[in-house]
Amino acid sequence: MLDFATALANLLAAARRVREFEHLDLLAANGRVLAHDVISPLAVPGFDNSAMDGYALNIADFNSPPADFLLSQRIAAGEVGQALAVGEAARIFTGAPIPAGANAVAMQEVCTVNDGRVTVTMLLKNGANIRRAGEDIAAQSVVLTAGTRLGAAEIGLVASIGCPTLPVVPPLKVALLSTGDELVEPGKPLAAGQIYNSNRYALHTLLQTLGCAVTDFGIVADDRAATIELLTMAAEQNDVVITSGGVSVGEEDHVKAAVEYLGSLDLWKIAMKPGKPFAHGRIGEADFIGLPGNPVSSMVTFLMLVRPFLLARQGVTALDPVSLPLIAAFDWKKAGDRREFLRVRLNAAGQIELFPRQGSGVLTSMVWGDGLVDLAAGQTIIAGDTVNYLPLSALV
Ligand SMILES: Nc1nc2c(c(=O)[nH]1)N[C@H]1C(S)=C(S)[C@@H](COP(=O)(O)OP(=O)(O)OC[C@H]3O[C@@H](n4cnc5c(N)ncnc54)[C@H](O)[C@@H]3O)O[C@H]1N2
Ligand code: MOO
Repeated sequence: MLDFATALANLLAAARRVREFEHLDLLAANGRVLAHDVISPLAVPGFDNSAMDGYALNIADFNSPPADFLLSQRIAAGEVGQALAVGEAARIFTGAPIPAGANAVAMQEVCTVNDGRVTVTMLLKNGANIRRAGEDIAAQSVVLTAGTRLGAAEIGLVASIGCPTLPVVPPLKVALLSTGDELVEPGKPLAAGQIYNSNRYALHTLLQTLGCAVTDFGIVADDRAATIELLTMAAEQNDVVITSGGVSVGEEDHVKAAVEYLGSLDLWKIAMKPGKPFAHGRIGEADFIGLPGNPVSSMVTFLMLVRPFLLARQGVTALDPVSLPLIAAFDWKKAGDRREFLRVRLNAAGQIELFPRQGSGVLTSMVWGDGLVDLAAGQTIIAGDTVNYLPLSALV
């Protein structure tokens, strides 16, 4: 068994980066990975402007408040005013350009207006309530680097520099196969000994969340010829083939043998819990990833290994999960011989609680939990100890 850190490092080293890119409209780019750096052609803000509704003036015109100014003009956002003469102030609104000659804005709450004149009751510093040109973005600066995952903030930022499209990595084509003769699709009746295929739905949803183009091959029979046939087809048409189940040691586990027959396996069995029977290899040009059949194992191995692998293939560099040192509100006395990922959640006191049933078939633990505790092999916990908490919300 390979230790988890080595397995992850090997997997990431084997992640061949996609070189193609396509240009997408901003609104179609959510969830995609940026293919090239984005350089701003302009400064943002493009001009000094008012941060407040109020009065633009020159602080050289008053020694001590209250000070009185002639109201010479009105400048709304989108308009350009005239230069101020000595002793003049301009009515100005948030976002409007600061007129020449002004060096501060008095917010209207500290001003009174009477008869075409404004009285300012507060002393102002040079630059007060002025947003400077370029204070958000300098012209010609890199605003986003290649490999960034695009979300609302990134897309809004690119709109703010006037770019209508972005160069993004095309979605990875991922084939998903569920193995197991016991599996039945939801909506159909169960016979004795059968179970519903839950991995297909959990894994498909995770792949969608990562922006992959998923082709779902459904359930593969526990049969060597059928497994070889479907794996061949899936590998020809996709960048990555992911299976669940059938990679362990039983006679009914045909996936491993089929992959070794069609291509090669470079990784099998990892010292992690849940998820020991994890496999990686190649079938032709496609990556093969074999996930364990137990539902929690397949989800946890996906989050901890497949997610960074798929992101690395798209050129993403920020791959480490968020890990927060937090206080455990539980004991964990059985030191394991594998790195372990416990299903836990944060309580109102900001401490970590353990889901009582940690079996790799107990999918309710993933719903109850909002995170995983990352436990080293051999580690035990006594309530009050600091543990590494990985929020699930940061693993999508
Ligand atoms: N002698 C040994 N037996 C097992 C070992 C071992 O080391 N030696 N490892 C155990 C561990 S740990 C796991 S995890 C499983 C993994 O085996 P496979 O990945 O080959 O998965 P299966 O045997 O096909 O299934 C395991 C379990 O999960 C259920 N399953 C499978 N697919 C689905 C699905 N799509 N949706 C819901 N549930 C699914 C399946 O019915 C089994 O209960 O092997 C252990 N055995
Ligand atoms: O290693 Mo298995 O995935 O725990 O049930």
